[in-house]
Amino acid sequence: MESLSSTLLTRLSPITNISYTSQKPQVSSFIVSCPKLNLRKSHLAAKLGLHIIANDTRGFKFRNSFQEAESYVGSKSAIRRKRLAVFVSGGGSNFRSIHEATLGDSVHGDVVVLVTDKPGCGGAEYARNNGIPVILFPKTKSSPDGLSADDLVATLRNLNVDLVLLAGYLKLIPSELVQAYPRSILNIHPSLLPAFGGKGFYGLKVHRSVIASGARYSGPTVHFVDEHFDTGRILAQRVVPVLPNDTAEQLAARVLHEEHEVYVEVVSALCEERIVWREDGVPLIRSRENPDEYS
Ligand SMILES: Nc1nc2c(c(=O)[nH]1)N[C@@H](CN(C=O)c1ccc(C(=O)N[C@@H](CCC(=O)O)C(=O)O)cc1)CN2
Ligand SMILES: NCC(=O)N[C@@H]1O[C@H](COP(=O)([O-])[O-])[C@@H](O)[C@H]1O
Repeated sequence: MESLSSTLLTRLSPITNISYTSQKPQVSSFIVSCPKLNLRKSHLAAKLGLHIIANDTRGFKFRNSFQEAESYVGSKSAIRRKRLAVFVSGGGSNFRSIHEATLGDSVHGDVVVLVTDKPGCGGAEYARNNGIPVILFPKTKSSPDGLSADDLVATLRNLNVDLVLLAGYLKLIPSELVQAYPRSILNIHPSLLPAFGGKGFYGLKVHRSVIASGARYSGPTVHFVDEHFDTGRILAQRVVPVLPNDTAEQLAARVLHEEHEVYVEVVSALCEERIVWREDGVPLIRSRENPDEYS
């Protein structure tokens, strides 16, 4: 505890002074500078047993366990690896790039299950070839072996899934799942939301609409998932040009290249618990290299 607090004080001084109001070796918290954010300092400080002596205008971030706090200031090794469920309906190139990142060092998590509505799709085949269990969802007349929403939630819980990643999954995620995994389900969409999103906007249909609109820029959006198609909070975007003679396939390939990079970056941040929720509900990503920077 002592080494942690001295590390933190060294890091923070002279921005903010903190002191512990009681000796609680199992609970620790700390303050970091957080430019332009307006988080509820007093509420969180009280909850965590922290007393803020001198308030800084720049806000703060906290962790609610000693282990997590240590990992924040030091290495990510103290953060538990996250257990990921990936949902796909198609070729699964985003799934593949995320899976490969988990096998390397760039994502602090493991894909423990693949969920699909199309058991013959490329993503499901890749999962089977890599020893990842495949679950069919939803249950329909044509897929009677599929799980119901309640059974899906129970199965993901039994597998201790922490995070759900939609990667080209084309069915609506039911409210049972959205509510069971608050702030823990991500989707990647191939346009700059809120433009060209919603029901009917998927795959090449999105790119055709972008080209027909005359938009000069497009790019993928990673967003949290709520009960509706493509309306959840935006977490990250990348921009690519729409060229004068683009076909939908050419634009799709340019956007997909960015998807593979941005989705891995975002999943990496989520697994390392580097998402901060601004007071107005907008999620931000804290930079690993410079914890004072957010995007
Ligand atoms: N609750 C949510 N579920 C899903 C979301 C979401 O944001 N919230 N995102 C989608 C993915 N998506 C775009 O990102 C998307 C996928 C599919 C459709 C669509 O119109 N689908 C057709 C069926 C297509 C098919 O089965 O071949 C339809 O529902 O009629 C729109 C947006 C994943 N789920
Ligand atoms: N609205 C959802 C949607 O259109 N998703 C898109 O489907 C493709 C899946 O490719 P992948 O199977 O190769 O990852 C991706 O471009 C993804 O953004």
